[in-house]
Amino acid sequence: MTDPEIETFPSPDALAAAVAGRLVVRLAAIQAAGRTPSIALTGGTVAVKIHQAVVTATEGHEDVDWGNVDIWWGDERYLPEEDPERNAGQAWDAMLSHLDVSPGRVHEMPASDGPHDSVQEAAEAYGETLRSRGGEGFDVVMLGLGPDGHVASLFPGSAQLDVRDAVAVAVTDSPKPPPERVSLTFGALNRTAEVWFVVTGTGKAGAVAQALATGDDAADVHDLPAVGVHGRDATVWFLDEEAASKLG
Ligand SMILES: O=C(O)[C@H](O)[C@@H](O)[C@H](O)[C@H](O)COP(=O)(O)O
Repeated sequence: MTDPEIETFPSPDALAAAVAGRLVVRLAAIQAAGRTPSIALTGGTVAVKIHQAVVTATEGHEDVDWGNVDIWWGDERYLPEEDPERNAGQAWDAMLSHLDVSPGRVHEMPASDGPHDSVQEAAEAYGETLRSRGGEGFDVVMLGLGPDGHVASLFPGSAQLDVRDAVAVAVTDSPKPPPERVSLTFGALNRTAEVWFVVTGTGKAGAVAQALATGDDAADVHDLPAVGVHGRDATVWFLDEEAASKLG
């Protein structure tokens, strides 16, 4: 497991621009090597800033063919398709609708008014799609961080943290509204070359410090799910100064 890389920025906007710039460079390099990149987006307010910055970064980087990128999500709120709280809708509004993506390569998690009768069925269906279309895993998984250390919709003390035999799981009691969600499991999130945590604000500083603590101070994954996710080649923490404020 590689040591975490910590990148600190003066503001959320600076963080978003840096993440967006690194993403387009990474995608272009993978495509130049003849592969179709595969990324997993996150939900949350930092993600929206990043999505907006990706549009700007793409304008300055002609080499990215967004039609040849597989786009997945790490989690989704199990709401009707048009609900403004859905991570996919927010990504389409801020980024995807401004890029030449291939709809067949944008893999949204199912909505509650979709073809499935329950969030459990929706999770199983998404897991099957990822198993069949997800190839060798992701090149980049982006993750926001909750003040409680949750990532995707994997929350402290939840049973989903110990699920090993599924790619995606249903959550019905999320402490962060809405209660019903679909989330990738640790097994799926960790099938990635790089994990990028994107975190801003003093409210997350404690969780960041706990997640990066080592030795006897290292957090248990059941208390702080973020420690359960690592990239094969890199685990990068993109932090603004507030989120980094409790690091030694
Ligand atoms: O669907 C979600 O809510 C997320 O995927 C969740 O894991 C989010 O990324 C964190 O809670 C951070 O959210 P903020 O960036 O808004 O604090």
